[in-house]
Amino acid sequence: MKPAGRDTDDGAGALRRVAPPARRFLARRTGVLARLGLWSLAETGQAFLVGYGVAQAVDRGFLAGDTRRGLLWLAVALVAVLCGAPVIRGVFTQLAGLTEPLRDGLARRAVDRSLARAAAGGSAGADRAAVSRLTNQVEIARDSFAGLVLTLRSFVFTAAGALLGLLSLDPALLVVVLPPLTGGLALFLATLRPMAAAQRRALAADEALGDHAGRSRAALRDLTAFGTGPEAARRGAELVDEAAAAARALAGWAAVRTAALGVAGHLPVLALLLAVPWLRGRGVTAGALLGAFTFLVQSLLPALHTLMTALGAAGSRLLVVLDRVNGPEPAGAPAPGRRAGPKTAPLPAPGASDAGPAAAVELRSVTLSYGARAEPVLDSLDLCVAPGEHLAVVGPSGIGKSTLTRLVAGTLAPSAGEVRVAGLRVAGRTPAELAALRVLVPQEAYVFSGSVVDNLAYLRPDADRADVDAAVGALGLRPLVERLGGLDAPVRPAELSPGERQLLALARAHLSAAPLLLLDEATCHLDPASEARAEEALARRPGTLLVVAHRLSSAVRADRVLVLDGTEAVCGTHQEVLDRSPLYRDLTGHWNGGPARGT
Ligand SMILES: Nc1ncnc2c1ncn2[C@@H]1O[C@H](COP(=O)(O)OP(=O)(O)OP(=O)(O)O)[C@@H](O)[C@H]1O
Repeated sequence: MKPAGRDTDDGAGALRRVAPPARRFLARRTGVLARLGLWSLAETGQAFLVGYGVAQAVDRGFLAGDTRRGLLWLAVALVAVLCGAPVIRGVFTQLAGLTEPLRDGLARRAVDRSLARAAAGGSAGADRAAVSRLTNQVEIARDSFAGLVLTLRSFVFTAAGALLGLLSLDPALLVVVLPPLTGGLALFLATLRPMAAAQRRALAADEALGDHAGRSRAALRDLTAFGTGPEAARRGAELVDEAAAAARALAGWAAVRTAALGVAGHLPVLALLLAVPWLRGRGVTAGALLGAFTFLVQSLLPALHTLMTALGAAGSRLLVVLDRVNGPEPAGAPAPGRRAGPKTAPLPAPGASDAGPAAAVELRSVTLSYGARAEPVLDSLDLCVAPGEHLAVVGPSGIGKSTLTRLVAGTLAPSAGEVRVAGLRVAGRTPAELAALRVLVPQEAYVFSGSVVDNLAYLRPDADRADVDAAVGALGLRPLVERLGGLDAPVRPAELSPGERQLLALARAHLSAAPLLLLDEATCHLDPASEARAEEALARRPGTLLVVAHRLSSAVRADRVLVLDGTEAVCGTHQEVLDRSPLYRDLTGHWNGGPARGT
């Protein structure tokens, strides 16, 4: 899977986007922040007293032979530790004043966006899944934010107390402790950006996989009708691979971050141990050394460890989720207020990077085998269909006619060669992009429970009544629509004949805005007169028509005929292929129920 551009940028881009709303959010809550700061100040005092109390207990008490004073200082340190519980309680009370408004705001925005998408024409099922994913991500954002505020604040105030304590004991202690501490921290900070990018990629891969599974479930009937189940499975497997690769990349950065954590968390203690002789030489007392170790082991390093863990995991997660929930609509999403069809996307502009010659359909040396060792169904096939042309594809059963339509429709990828529609490569296009390029009508027409107009306007939801009415008239559908009770009457697919279902599907294709129609024996249940009327109406429609023909009349009506004959193919007007293709002569003879003849 190729993630969208927005999903591939690094954490700096997300940080830039998230920073302004974050600043506004915090600026509106200065009161809560001030109260949180006051409670946190108590942590500074607590951190200071724990190490300082131990140092004084040793130097002024036990080593000076004054056990009572030593115990008194130890009691001071103990009280400082015990004070931690009410302090944390006060901090949590204030924390709710930050996290709950954040959760409410994000949830509101997530639901607004999903509603806007639904109003813009997305399918209800997909939107329910999107709301569920987004609200789940909002909960992640709230928990991550709470953890981050808690640990960031704790680190800043505890570190201030511990560093103040080290300074008060002896400034030389800072000289030993600060370099490994800041070095480890810097190393850790350097991993944050790639970590955020990996997190973003993992989330995008997860969503793409979820979307694909949801879409495939919804389109199960189409997949079965077109035989594109294996294609969908292959795409699913690609997405699973991408999700696995993204998770591996994320795990790789988590390992680097853990290594940085080890350096920052353990090197200061080691440096202090190694520097003991130098410090003793400078007159640092045993009590000061013990106090320094207490500051490191009891306060500074646990706070640093928690901060790094929280920043590394919750921080990058928060950044990514905030950016996704809060940022603009991802590329490709319908703009609010614009009604988009269920599977359509804007046609890429001609002249885009992969635009080629403007043939309606172009096959360049296309080969298709259904298996690695299978004989190719199509072998190095070249074909060029001009815009507005009407092409009939004929050939014996099992020769590859449906395969050809699926290749052109982009639901099947060629083993070799290239397929272009309207000058654009079809390979790698999303279903929405393909839907904007072509409509494929299979033999088994897809009609769903809904109103007649829902069925007809399915591929062009913005069609007005006049458009729908024109399609109904062109396809000779009026008697059927009247029998059903009008355009707003409900359709019960099981109560329609196969021919009636085909007429509805053909009228739907007529109404669509796609420039190419592919009919794969889509008129096989119609009588010859209805078939002629339908094909002529579809040929008159602006755009190109490619029909897999099953009657001679259908081939004769076309501008050109493509005869598939094993790995051979002959293309020309009806008369030309009659002259050049023995197979076509046989087929027309068979269709006519007698010897072949020209028209
Ligand atoms: N998904 C698939 N996996 C393996 N083989 C397939 C698959 N789909 C089609 N084939 C084989 O490819 C060949 C061409 O099939 P295709 O359906 O394209 O022929 P066709 O000309 O449309 O036939 P018909 O006129 O009977 O519909 C056939 O031998 C068919 O069995």
